[in-house]
Amino acid sequence: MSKVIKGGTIVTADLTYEADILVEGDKIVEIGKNLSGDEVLDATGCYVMPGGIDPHVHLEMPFMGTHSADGFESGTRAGLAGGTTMVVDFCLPNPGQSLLEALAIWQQKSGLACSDYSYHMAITSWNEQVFNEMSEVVDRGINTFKHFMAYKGALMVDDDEMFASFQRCAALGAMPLVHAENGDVVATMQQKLLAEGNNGPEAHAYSRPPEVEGEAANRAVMIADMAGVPLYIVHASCEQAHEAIRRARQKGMRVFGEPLIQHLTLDDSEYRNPDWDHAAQRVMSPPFRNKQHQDSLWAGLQSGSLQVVATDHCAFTIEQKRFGIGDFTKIPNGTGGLEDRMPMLWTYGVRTGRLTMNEFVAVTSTNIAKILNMYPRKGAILEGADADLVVWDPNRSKTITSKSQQSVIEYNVFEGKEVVGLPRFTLTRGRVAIEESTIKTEPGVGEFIGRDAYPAVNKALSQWKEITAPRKVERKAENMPAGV
Ligand SMILES: NC(=O)NCCC(=O)O
Ligand SMILES: [Zn+2]
Repeated sequence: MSKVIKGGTIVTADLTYEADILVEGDKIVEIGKNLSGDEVLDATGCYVMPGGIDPHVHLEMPFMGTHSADGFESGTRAGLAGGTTMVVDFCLPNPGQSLLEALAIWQQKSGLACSDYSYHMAITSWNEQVFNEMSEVVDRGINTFKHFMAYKGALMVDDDEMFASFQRCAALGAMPLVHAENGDVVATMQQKLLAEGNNGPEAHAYSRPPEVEGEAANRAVMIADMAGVPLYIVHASCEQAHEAIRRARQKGMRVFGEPLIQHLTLDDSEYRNPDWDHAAQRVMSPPFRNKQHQDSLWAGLQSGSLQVVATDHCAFTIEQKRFGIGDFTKIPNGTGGLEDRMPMLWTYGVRTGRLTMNEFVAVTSTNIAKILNMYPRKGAILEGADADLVVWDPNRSKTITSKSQQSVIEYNVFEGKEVVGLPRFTLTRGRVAIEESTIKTEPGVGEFIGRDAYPAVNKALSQWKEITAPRKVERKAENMPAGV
């Protein structure tokens, strides 16, 4: 049974044009005028865009003595409701655990996914087994490895471990990701603040100022450069991290930066809210920043020095957040955002003139599909691509509220925000998953998307590193100091 999406304006990262799209099974098979199919989806007055890809989510993540509350079913349903047709989660081995054992656990967890998904693999410790298993992980379609420079005593890896892992990534044609915050400084700041009686959620932000992030971002850039590997910095939240990325790129380094929709639209005043729950619900790392930092992130998206907008969706219930009453370091870090990423970015980006529609598509879908080496299967409107599509109605509006959200938690960090621009239809590999406010998703239809190693950027970088590698100068005896 075929479907035709009719009467809309196609918007890709490069082009805006009028055409219909014919979908057969799970693929786009034709793009053109006056197409017909068994079923017609009316896109009149809408923009038809590649489905969103969120490259940074934590579904059912074991973290800080608990698990994030949304699993693959509610998490991917939330994504689809907001126009996101694929998520990339983090497979997270316990320090010392086999990567392959952790992968088997994640494969189980993702069984009820409503949309396609992929994984990054986290490197939470370093030993010979991890070194060896990284190659098998790459063979199984995971070409990205995440490193936490924060969370000392839990997930954090040290510089020597990171350098070893980055070198291994270079050899395997994979790319390292980093959570860039100086974990040693954060841990000391946390203890100091607690000792001074600063135990509320606002102290979370004081313990992780922008300098702590900027230093770590610069350090990661240097280590990636030494290892000869591209680098992706997740949740870049401030000018200091952006500056590190911008400067590296100006020097020709292959460094990518990802701000979150939360950091673009919510600021640090949230932590000074007199309501403890309100402030604690917004505790995430890095924390929200002030307006100057937000302006820097928007400028990065506009100028191309930042490439991707993600969510780091890692949702905890009110009860879980209250683990930290009396000690902010015990508040589970993370917020939701999957359902709201695209409507919020459209409202605060496209509708304000900060982003063009084509830039919106680039930063929500196409850029990350290219960076993660799954373009044009994902992130494109082309014949042969997966029919992951969103029919975007620029006039549909709603007020965000937890009462009608797909996430299982009881609050929403964007509560009360009015968004204009929402999906009319969301298609995941040809299936209509969302029709206006009606959810038609089916748990379990999502598939794992494997991603090959050696994307073009890795090939180019390893070629350059080979040409510029240190080479011994063979000197004749007559050119050596006498008597040596
Ligand atoms: N970001 C956050 O606070 N929680 C999720 C884990 C991480 O990415 O740091
Ligand atoms: Zn992180």
